[in-house]
Amino acid sequence: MTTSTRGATKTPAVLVLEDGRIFRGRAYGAVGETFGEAVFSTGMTGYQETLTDPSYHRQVVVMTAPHVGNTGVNDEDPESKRIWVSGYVVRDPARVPSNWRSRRTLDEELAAQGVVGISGIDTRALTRHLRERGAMRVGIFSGDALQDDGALLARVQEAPQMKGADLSAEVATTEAYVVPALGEKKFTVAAVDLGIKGMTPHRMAERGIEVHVLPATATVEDVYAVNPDGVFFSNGPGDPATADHPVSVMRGILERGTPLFGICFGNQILGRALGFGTYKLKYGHRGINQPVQDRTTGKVEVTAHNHGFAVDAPLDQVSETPFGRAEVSHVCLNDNVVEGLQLLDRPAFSVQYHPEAAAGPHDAAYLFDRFVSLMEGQRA
Ligand SMILES: NC(=O)CC[C@H](N)C(=O)O
Repeated sequence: MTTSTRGATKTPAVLVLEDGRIFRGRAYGAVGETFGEAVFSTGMTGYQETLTDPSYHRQVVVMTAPHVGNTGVNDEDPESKRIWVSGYVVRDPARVPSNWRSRRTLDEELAAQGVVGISGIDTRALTRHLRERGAMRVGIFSGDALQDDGALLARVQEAPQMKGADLSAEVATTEAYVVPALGEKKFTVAAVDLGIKGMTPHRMAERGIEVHVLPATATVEDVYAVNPDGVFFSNGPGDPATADHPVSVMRGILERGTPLFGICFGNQILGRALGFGTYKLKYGHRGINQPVQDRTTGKVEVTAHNHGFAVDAPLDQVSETPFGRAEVSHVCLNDNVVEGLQLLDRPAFSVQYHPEAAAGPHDAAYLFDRFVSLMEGQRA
């Protein structure tokens, strides 16, 4: 028996970081072994959305909130068809989950989906370690996978790095599909799926947009085959420096001047399409309480983030790009990281964070309205 409806098992587990730091706890979810990049999320709620966000593919997520699983698992909140995190780290799993929508416990769900986790470790110490040393590779081992620490460390050090990882094709749809507009259809959008979250097409559908979700391999011709009023590039896992195909597709769209909106990976791709570089942040931004300023209005919004890379663009000047003038439209108030880009001569913009707000505060929902305005402007 590897799971328990009463929270953690008694099965010993160990978490091994690539720099040799080790935490001992108990198995949570599946028993076995897993590898990934250790990152921390500061979200106090929304663990189902976090677990099922395809952008977390190949990452082991450490929850800074000490109690996880309190509301169990429901069938409404997942952002995709499966859990994508490669491992899960919690301090104190709920012993008695309780919510009217709950169908299962979180440890049952993790075990059913084969996701190896660990509980009962000092997640505050682990988070501080990652904040000081930076995100790094990690392994979690339990059951038959337990060996001596040196052997486990060697295996962690052989695991693939996140820098240089090209992962969109591993998570994106292989077949195009349509999310119909809710109510009267006003616009058609081609959405390039690099790891899209379910709430994103939903937020567009709510605004009368019929969304044609296209595989990551879509070409400029595939995009225009749906006769779009606008084009969207989604969030997604991996290193944006590897995303050469979407960057070239986006350039084709910018050349035609079709309204364009990007979220997260989509923002990094717009950055690259304009000629800016991208770089890996020391430990990234993950959680639902990140302050961002919209420099076009001066307003500050509290926002949902999940990114480990960022765009390297000058904050206080307008840049000349192959597609006209561009500027940094949004900035993170914690660390001045670029959180949004906008073109001044073409109808295109993007943000590094998550206006679809799943989970998270809805402060940034206006960005979907901005996209609608661009499409209206193009028609006028
Ligand atoms: N949520 C995302 O789209 C993440 C983008 C990219 N993989 C990063 O880590 O920065």
